Formats: sequence, C-alpha cells, structure tokens
Amino acid sequence: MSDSKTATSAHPSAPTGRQVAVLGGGSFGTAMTKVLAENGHTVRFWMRNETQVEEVRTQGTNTRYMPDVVLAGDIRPTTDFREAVHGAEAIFLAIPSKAFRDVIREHAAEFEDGQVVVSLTKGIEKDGFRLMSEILQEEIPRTRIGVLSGPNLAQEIAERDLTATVIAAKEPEVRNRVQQLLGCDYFRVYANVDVYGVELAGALKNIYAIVAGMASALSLGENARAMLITRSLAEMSRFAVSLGANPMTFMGLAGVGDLIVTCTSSKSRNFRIGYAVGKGQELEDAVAELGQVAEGIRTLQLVKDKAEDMGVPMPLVGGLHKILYSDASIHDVINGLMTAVQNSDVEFILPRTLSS
Ligand SMILES: NC(=O)C1=CN([C@@H]2O[C@H](COP(=O)(O)OP(=O)(O)OC[C@H]3O[C@@H](n4cnc5c(N)ncnc54)[C@H](OP(=O)(O)O)[C@@H]3O)[C@@H](O)[C@H]2O)C=CC1
Ligand SMILES: O=C(CO)COP(=O)(O)O
Repeated sequence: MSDSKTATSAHPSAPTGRQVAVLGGGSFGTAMTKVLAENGHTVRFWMRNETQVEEVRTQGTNTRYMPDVVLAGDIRPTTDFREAVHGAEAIFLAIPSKAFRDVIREHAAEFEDGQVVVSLTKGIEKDGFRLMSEILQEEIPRTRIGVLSGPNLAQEIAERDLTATVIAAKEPEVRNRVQQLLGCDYFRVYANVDVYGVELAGALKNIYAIVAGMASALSLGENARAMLITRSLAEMSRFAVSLGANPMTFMGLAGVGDLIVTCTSSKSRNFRIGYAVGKGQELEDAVAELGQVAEGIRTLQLVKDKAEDMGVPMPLVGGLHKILYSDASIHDVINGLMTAVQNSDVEFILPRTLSS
C-alpha cells in the first residue's frame, strides 16, 4: 500500500437492512466484503479457518491476506456455511477454481431456491473444462446465477481506488440486483449478458499476465509490452470465439480491461509469478513464496490441451507452456514467436495465414 493512502474503512453507509454473503476469506473475498459492508449491507463472511474468523470478528482485520486493511460495518464472519447463506439475497463466491465444485457440492442443500449466486472466481475446472457458472448450474440449478469479472485488483478495491467491474447474467433482475448491492462512488458495475465470454476472459487473461511478468523481468521494452497485450487479446478471443463466446465481450472491461491491468501491474499475482520465473526463480518456489492463488498456472495447462484438441492456434500459450514445463529457454521461445509466419493483425477482418 502506498504511504499516501489508507485502507481503513470509510464510515459505512446507513444500514440498508439487506443481507448478503461472501464465501471465501482470501484477498478478493475480503475486498468484496469491504465494499458490501461499506454500502450498508449486512455481510455474512464465510471462511473455513476459525482463527481467521476470530480475527475478523474481534480486530476487523484479515492479516493473512490483506495486512493493511481494516474492515468496518456489519460484517459477520463465520465458519458455519448454513448460517452464512441462510436468507441472503445474494451470495458472492471467491473460492479458487480448484476447490470450487467441492465446496458447492458439499453445501448444495444449504442454498435456497431462487437465491442469487455470483461467482467471482477466475479459473477453469480440470475435468470437462467447466467454468464456475457451469458448475453452479450443475450443482445448484435452483439458484439464479451470475458472474462478476473485470480489472479488479483486490488491494486497490480495498483502498477504494476507482474501479469498474462487469456483472454478467442472463436474467436482468440478477444484473440489476448486483449493480445495486455493489455500486458506489468508487466501484462501478457494468452489465453484460454474455456470461460465458465474461467468465472465460477472466480466466484466460491470467495466462497472459504470467507472460507479461516474464517480459517485464527481461526488460523487453514498451513496444514489446503493447505487442504482447494486443496479441494476447487476439489469441484469447480466437480461443473464446471457437467455444461460443461473443468476440465483442473482449472489447469490454472483462476482456481488454482485465488484460491490461493484470499484464501491467505487479499487484497481479500471476504477473508476479511470471516476473519471478523471468528472473530465474523455479516455478514451484515462486508459487510457494506467493502464498496466494495464481489461477493462470492451472489454466495454462487446461487451455493448452483444449486448444490442441480443437486445433486453435495459441502460440503464446504454447510458448509459455514450453518455458514452464519443458525447460525451453525463454529467449528461444521469443525468437520462435518473432520469426513465425507473418500474419493477420485482426483476423475478424483479414483471415489468418495458416502456419504449421
Ligand atoms: N485477488 C484478486 O485481486 C482477485 C481475485 N479473483 C479471483 O478470486 C478467486 C479467489 O482469489 P483470492 O481471494 O484472491 O485468493 P487467495 O489466495 O487470496 O485466497 C483463497 C481463499 O480461498 C480459500 N479456500 C481455498 N480452498 C478452500 C476450500 N476448499 N474451502 C474453503 N475455502 C477455501 C482460502 O482459505 P484458506 O486461507 O483457509 O486456505 C482463502 O481464503 C480466484 O479465482 C481469483 O482469480 C478475482 C478478481 C480479483
Ligand atoms: O483478476 C485479477 C485482477 O482483475 C487479479 O489478478 P491476480 O489473480 O493475478 O492477482
């Protein structure tokens, strides 16, 4: 946190009498709890660790994940899942993708019919390449599902830095409710109906943040950074469109917006992993040192396999995979990318030249 800022909570707004739940006590769950509580809502904050619950209850802090942040407002931390979700008009899920289905499945019976359930998670499930909204649809189809994604570094939200996000849901009532609950003078919520595209964009950009962190470690330059971000956008939209997403979603906050922030900020955990590897650290050591989730590592493996199955060219994904898992030299991979067949800029206008 910069010296000029404080992450201490502002005076919460007057109580609204509205009850919501946040599930997952990490960085993002904490940041979203803070926004919701400052907006005057009662927030049941579910996490699995008793000590952490006690700390939030007694100190208003969650030092393991957000050491400089003080929470205020009507926040009710708990390890009791039923107590958290019972009667909540909206439930926000910030559980890493690896554990997402297990948590939902274990507690499926505790969700109520028609409850609004919003995934904040930016990842993909290994088996079957399912996104989190698809898991929700499979496990708790009685609920009304949405996805929140966008350029949303948790630390900045907790510091009340101006931020925008996207709520994607098929039902207008879900979109409107989330806009009302979360929107405030530093957090603006835009709406989209392309749930799959918004969610896939959030997961895919983590891969390119790792690449961008590496490029930064190697001081490749500003032109290189612009090339990388733009070609990442081309690659992720090519992949997403082949799976049925709307390419226009990638022009919005959940697409290019999130890609920019995570590819340019050392506050991004995925960027930091790429930076550490670019400086010569082993991937496993970098992950252990981070101590938080960097979804891009898992997503990289899944997307590489899926793209190969579908025959979708993804040279950046392929190159990063070779560096992380086949001991390829970063410089050889960069050279291979730079000398590949010259190609189309915007393939929705001029089709790509087919390479090998
Ligand atoms: N941080 C950010 O800036 C943003 C994150 N996201 C997304 O939000 C999701 C969560 O990320 P974030 O909060 O940052 O991650 P963190 O690594 O900061 O925290 C992960 C949290 O999930 C909890 N958790 C892990 N496994 C389980 C489980 N089986 N049951 C219950 N709780 C579990 C952890 O609990 P414990 O401490 O007990 O292990 C911890 O509270 C990710 O998909 C991420 O991509 C989205 C936007 C921004
Ligand atoms: O998704 C994020 C910002 O929008 C957070 O990115 P990291 O998970 O890389 O920190």
